[in-house]
Amino acid sequence: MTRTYENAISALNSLQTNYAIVEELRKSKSPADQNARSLPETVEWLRRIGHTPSELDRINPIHVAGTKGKGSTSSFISTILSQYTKPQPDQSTPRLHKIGLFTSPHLRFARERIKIDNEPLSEAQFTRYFFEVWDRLEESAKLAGEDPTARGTKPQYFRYLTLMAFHTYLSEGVDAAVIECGIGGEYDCTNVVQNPKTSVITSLGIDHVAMLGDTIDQIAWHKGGIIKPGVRAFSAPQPRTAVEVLEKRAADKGSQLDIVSEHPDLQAGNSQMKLGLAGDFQYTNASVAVAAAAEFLRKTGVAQISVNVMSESLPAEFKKGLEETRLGGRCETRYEKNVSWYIDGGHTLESIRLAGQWFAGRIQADSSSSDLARKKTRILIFNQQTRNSTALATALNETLAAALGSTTPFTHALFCTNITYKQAGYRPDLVSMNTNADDVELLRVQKSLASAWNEIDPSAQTHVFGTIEEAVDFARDVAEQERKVLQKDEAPVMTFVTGSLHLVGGFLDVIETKPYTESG
Ligand SMILES: Nc1ncnc2c1ncn2[C@@H]1O[C@H](COP(=O)(O)OP(=O)(O)OP(=O)(O)O)[C@@H](O)[C@H]1O
Repeated sequence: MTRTYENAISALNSLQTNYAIVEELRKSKSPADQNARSLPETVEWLRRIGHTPSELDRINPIHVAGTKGKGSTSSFISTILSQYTKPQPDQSTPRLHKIGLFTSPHLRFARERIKIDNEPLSEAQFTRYFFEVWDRLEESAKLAGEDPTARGTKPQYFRYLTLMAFHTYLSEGVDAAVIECGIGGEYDCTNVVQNPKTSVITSLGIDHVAMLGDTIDQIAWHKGGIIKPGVRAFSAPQPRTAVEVLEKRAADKGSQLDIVSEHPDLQAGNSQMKLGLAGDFQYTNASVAVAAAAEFLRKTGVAQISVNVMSESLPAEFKKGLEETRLGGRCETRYEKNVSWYIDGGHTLESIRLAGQWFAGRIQADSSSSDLARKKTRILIFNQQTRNSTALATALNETLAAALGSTTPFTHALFCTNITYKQAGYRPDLVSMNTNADDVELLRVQKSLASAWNEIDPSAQTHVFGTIEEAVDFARDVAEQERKVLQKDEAPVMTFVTGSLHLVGGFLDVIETKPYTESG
């Protein structure tokens, strides 16, 4: 196989578990069996690529679990820490060298998952480390007398990327690595990390119930599994039962757990600071990030951060880091001639409500009271392929109705699959094999969403599309027509894109690859 980025992505995609296998596993094996095998298997994969769990101490991990806010909190921590990689006048202070940030899922490119100093690996770096891991696995299979190309001689997709991130960070001399869990914590393959500098639990909610259970205390138990003996842990505020479980998990390991309330400089709605990530909930994530980054810097001796950092004015580096943090697809706004796009990948009940509140706030901020009263053209682009999509769409409408006093916030509700393009299909980095192909082909989810939306808001026009590109084209056409009949200074048509990070990733790819051009 030629060593190109394209070939790395296609080899990586071959490690996705396809939908039929996922379904079979769900029926035949209990999650308990899979859970018990997860960490010993990961340690074995690590050995096969030439590393050991204790070697991971070198990258000084900060381990992050949670249901919501992992990616944002991790990005805040990483950007705060990167302030300490820059040369300082006082050379006596030890500085950090390189900051790793491992997150999932990606939006447009798989290489976004493995960042160094907040930049995705370049295609060349990704290709190099991808094939180094690949070759080591094949060598080791040969040594074990196995067929190196057989299925089972490579780990599945997420575990492969986790191993690759560890290998990359060790090879690159990363000395602070923020590692986000995939699912859960206790049995997540990232939990081969033995001695993190700190463990972080972001906001908990109900998600991944097949693996983690369907109550908040079961979920808290899994996430609390990243707390390590004697290592101080920080958690966002949680429901009482979840706090009890987390406190017990910490006590069992002899570790201190701090529940972090909002820092005085970071009070939602009342803060002088504009965070790099929009949405009131980001103040919660930012406060947890401050506590964790401070612990890391104290523990590694990189900087003398006050033990009272959570009640004192924030250090300048922290402020700068919080302001400079960037992460696409989370309450993000993009503008083009006729449309302003409001983009959020929320896909649980809690996060779709928060995303709805954010969008309602944007409507209120960007509209006059007469705009609010009359029915302005506003468009929703929505999909959620695997979870309870109707419940999410309903929660979104309820949230907007409560915030705006109108149950008809959109004139058009567009439901599309996560397939990127009409002709080219998925962008290769966005191929998904673990969705039901029949559902996608027959647009089952989208049709059912459209009929649910017809009940929720009979005044909206609903439309179903096979691809994201078609939904974007339609929204642009509606907006262009709208602008032709309105005065020039009329605000662009507000379009809200939400329900799934996969949808949002594909959407960003479409608007970047096919920027708006005025028709005829
Ligand atoms: N503290 C929070 N509370 C509730 N929802 C949040 C919070 N932080 C982020 N979200 C929502 O979750 C979405 C994903 O954010 P983020 O990537 O930070 O979380 P995550 O835990 O990494 O999510 P996932 O595992 O689903 O990728 C955001 O777009 C937002 O809608």
